[in-house]
Amino acid sequence: MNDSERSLRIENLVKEYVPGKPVLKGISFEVVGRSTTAIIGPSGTGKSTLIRCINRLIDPTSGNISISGLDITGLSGKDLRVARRRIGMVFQEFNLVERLSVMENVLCGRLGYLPVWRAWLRRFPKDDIERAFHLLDSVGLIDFANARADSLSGGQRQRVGIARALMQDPHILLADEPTSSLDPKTSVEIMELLTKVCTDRQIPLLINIHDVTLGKRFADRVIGMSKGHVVFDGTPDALEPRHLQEIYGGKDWLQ
Ligand SMILES: Nc1ncnc2c1ncn2[C@@H]1O[C@H](COP(=O)(O)OP(=O)(O)OP(=O)(O)O)[C@@H](O)[C@H]1O
Repeated sequence: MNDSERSLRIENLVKEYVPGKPVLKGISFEVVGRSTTAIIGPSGTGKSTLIRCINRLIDPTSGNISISGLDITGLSGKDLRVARRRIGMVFQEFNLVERLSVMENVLCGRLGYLPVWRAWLRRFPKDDIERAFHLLDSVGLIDFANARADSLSGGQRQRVGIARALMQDPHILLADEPTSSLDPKTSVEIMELLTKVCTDRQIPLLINIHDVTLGKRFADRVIGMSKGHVVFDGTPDALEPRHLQEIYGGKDWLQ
């Protein structure tokens, strides 16, 4: 691996919410540079738990997570706050501040870089404001900079969510079901945008997705999880019905 490349490395990750009952049972994989990885698997198999361990919303029970060579597993306090800048996050329900403008929501992506008093007053440096305008342009929302977030459609909200994540200048982008709240056409547009912005910036993109067809269309790698294990890891073309049967169980639904 090239040292300057942006990457995520997960080694033997285990998460137990209840002691002795692991939800993640030793997950290992690495994503590097310009790549889009779709994570698929049935409900309850631990996909969101995996994403939440990576961005350290929850603490892993054991194993290691490194972002561009920095092991973030044991970090806390200021070190964790700084490390979190490396991890961009896009949510199913967008997680915007509804009463704030589009511009203010995008600038929120920069909060992790500001001293506490500036963050509290939301006093952003000029460079950040220029950068936010640039990002709004690149996600097609420049004309909506002053609109309130709650006046936007779902697709537009997700574009704001993507711009906000990019404001962090992340080393990786995580997306947890980013299209589940969107219609099929908007879902495709959002997947196109996500893959484009990450490819342009050479950021690995990791997407939890229930829509296997959509995942296969945009990802260059698919990781299939079942019962807390990785049971498939390969290209979309290599994902055959027998793999889907192993991941999701049963077979009648495949007809
Ligand atoms: N905070 C929690 N405390 C206890 N158990 C939890 C917690 N969060 C999730 N779980 C359990 O962990 C397992 C995996 O949940 P998770 O949400 O990671 O699955 P998922 O694959 O993302 O599902 P979905 O596709 O439906 O979002 C489930 O059995 C769930 O009930």
